Formats: sequence, structure tokens, C-alpha cells
Amino acid sequence: MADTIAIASDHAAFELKASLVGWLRETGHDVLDLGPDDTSSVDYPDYGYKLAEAVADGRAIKGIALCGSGIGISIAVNRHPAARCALVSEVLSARLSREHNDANVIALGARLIGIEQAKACITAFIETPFAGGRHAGRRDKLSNPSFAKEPA
Ligand SMILES: O=C(CO)[C@H](O)[C@H](O)[C@H](O)COP(=O)(O)O
Repeated sequence: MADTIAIASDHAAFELKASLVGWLRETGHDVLDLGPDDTSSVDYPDYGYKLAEAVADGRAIKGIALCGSGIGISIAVNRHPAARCALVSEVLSARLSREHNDANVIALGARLIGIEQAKACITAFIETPFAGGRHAGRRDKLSNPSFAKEPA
């Protein structure tokens, strides 16, 4: 579905994911929950790759990636060339990740951030448009390293 938001985590962020899925649905969003379905220990790369694929193939317009720190799963998501995943912990970075970087995935650390801060970051991520202009060519180089040139 065009405006679907995909979400995935590891075990460390399972409870945050469950809270966010409920909140997103209550606030009118279509959510594709890619798991996991309980707190059994899992490997964040498995879920990061799955999330990146869902955004890359168009099943979701944006993604939310969660692990204990947000670091591991953000690294995994960013290994997909179509992913622009921003690990953030406050609202200004969430907003800038959209305005300047056209981030299509936000990563948050469940062991580092509270639910209200997570919601505030996600709201900024969902509502802030890409600014375009000078940022567009830079954004395009992220997915196409061959577009890059030797810095002067
Ligand atoms: O990727 C991480 C750290 O960079 C995440 O925080 C993981 O959730 C964490 O490593 C999981 O740790 P656990 O001890 O296996 O719960």
C-alpha cells in the first residue's frame, strides 16, 4: 500500500516496537510489522535486511528500524543501496534526516530512548518533506557511488 510504514526490530526493541505499532495504527497509519513476534533472542541483521527490502521493493514508503542501541540495525539497513537510514535520538536530527537526506528509514535505540521521544522523532520523520534543491544531487550520490567525483 502506498503509504504503508514498515517496522522491524530485534528482541531488545520488541516491546518498543509493539507500543509503536499500536500507536501508529491508532493514529491512522497502515503498518507492515516485519517482526519479531516475541522477545526471543534474534539477530538484528536479519530484520534490518528484511526492512530495507520492504522499503526498496515498494511494500512500504518508509521504515522504522529498532534495536537496543539502534546502531546494529541501522548498519544492516544501510547495506541495501536503496536505503537511507538515519539513526537519531532527538527530533531535530529526525527532521534534518528528511529535509537534507531524504531518509527513508529511521533507526532508534530502545535501550536509549523513551517512548515519547521515539514518537516525537517518528512524527518528525513521517511529516517532514525532503527539501530538494542542493540536497537532491547529494542524496542521489548516496545510492549511486559512481555519481561521486573526486573532491577538489
Ligand atoms: O546492535 C546493537 C548494538 O549495536 C543492539 O543494541 C542489539 O540490540 C544488542 O547488541 C543486543 O544485545 P543482547 O545482549 O543480545 O540483548
